[in-house]
Amino acid sequence: MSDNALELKDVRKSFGSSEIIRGANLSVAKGERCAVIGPNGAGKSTLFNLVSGRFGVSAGAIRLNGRDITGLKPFEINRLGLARSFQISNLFDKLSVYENLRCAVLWSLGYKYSFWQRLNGLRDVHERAEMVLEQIGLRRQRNVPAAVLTYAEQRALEIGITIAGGADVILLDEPTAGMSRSESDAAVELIHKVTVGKTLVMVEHDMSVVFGLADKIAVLVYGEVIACDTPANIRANAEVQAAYLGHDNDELAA
Ligand SMILES: Nc1ncnc2c1ncn2[C@@H]1O[C@H](COP(=O)(O)OP(=O)(O)OP(=O)(O)O)[C@@H](O)[C@H]1O
Repeated sequence: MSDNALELKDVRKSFGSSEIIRGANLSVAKGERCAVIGPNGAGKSTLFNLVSGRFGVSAGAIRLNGRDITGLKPFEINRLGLARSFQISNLFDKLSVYENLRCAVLWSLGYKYSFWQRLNGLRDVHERAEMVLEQIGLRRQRNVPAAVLTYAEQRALEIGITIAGGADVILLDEPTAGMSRSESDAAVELIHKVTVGKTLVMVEHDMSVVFGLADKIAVLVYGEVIACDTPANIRANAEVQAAYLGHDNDELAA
């Protein structure tokens, strides 16, 4: 059995004649928190779309917990234990916080539920939704429609929806985008808490979030992972510094 939760082997993705992911290799160990950083347009979101099955790879292989998931559909990958959040809100605005979580739990269980299991199953779904509600600190807003939450609360709910199905590999796409410093500090604390014992892979531009959360940082430049190392080694890496010149280098050097 592999000790890696996620492995990308020479993954490639072209859109028409443009090759966007150009032989990306990445290994994320079970229980590790890995941040994927890189200049705008480097292919970070595309990489997430490949891992979650939204896009098919043009070449290469992706393994989840040692199992080849290349070519599987998003819901099949989800049911093998990988859940992802999106940059764009995934909430049902008119449903309450609790109902959003309950839907996420139900969806993740999918076809596993037969008619005969249904009664017991619904109790499990309720308990799981309540547990996530507690974890994300929105118990007080339980019955409030998602649309009425503050922006930071909505992002917390999105994280709750992502973890609701109990996946052990979590992909978060820019979880603190658009937040104030204090909101993103709270989000870092929340993400840290809800990913204990899980594997986290996140795309993030805010370097204080990256350095506050990641055990390991992968640097994606023009569709290739040019470095993957501890935060301290990444900060000191001359190739990474050069790749960031003209981009976010001030933050990286901070
Ligand atoms: N479905 C698609 N069809 C064609 N080109 C695409 C598609 N998706 C992404 N691209 C192109 O792939 C390149 C990488 O985009 P991607 O969104 O993955 O980069 P990114 O590193 O996430 O950027 P950012 O940091 O700005 O979010 C861009 O040039 C984009 O236009």
